[in-house]
Amino acid sequence: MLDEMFSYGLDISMLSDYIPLMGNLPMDVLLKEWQDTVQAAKAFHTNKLRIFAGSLSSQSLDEKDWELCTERLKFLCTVAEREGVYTVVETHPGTAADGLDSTLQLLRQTSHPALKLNLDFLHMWESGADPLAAYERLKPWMVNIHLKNVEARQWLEVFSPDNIYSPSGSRRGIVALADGEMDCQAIMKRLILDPTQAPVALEWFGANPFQILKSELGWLKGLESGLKPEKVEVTGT
Ligand SMILES: O=C(O)c1ccc(O)c(O)c1
Repeated sequence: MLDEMFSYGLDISMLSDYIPLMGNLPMDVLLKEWQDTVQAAKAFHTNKLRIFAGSLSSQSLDEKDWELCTERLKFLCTVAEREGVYTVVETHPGTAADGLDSTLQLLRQTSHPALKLNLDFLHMWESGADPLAAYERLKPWMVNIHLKNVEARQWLEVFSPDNIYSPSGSRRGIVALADGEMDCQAIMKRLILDPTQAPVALEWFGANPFQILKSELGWLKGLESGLKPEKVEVTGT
């Protein structure tokens, strides 16, 4: 299957995992799970393995929790790095990386060269941070970007994992990039003009994904041609 996919010029830029970083799992069990996932990333020919930084908001962590979280993260980074794989933390509510300051604290306190960041602009905006200011500060760690939008702040809960993965979960509030409350146009304009190599992934949890992918690509190409008529080509990663 992978060979067929690669033959179409498609590749997998990042693998997502949900390792219970701050759970009660004994370290040897955590290590085995992580080693298996690192091998899965290699099997999919990607050097990026995305995780969440625990399941507690940064506000609820005391000094000891931060120490535990960053020490464990450092350990995972070291194990994955030996196999040439980056450990990529995603900005997400209800985790240690739930805002700009907390994400910077996590990155700096962990202080591992193989620790990288998946910047989810909507969740950063959700935290109250200015997405473009956050982008400038977090750029040195950023290896992947998630882009999605919401009709209005009141619907942000639609993206909570409990809802989004429930077969009967609501989809109220999920809209195309250009139609939401966060200014995706300003974000995309900055990304198009910036020489970042980080892939931008459209994170679509709603209906009709193929149709949406096509219309979103059309919107992105329109933005690009307005900014850099002859230079850039948008690809669908
Ligand atoms: O990767 C995920 O599982 C996931 C789920 C919900 C989100 O809002 C999100 O940003 C990522």
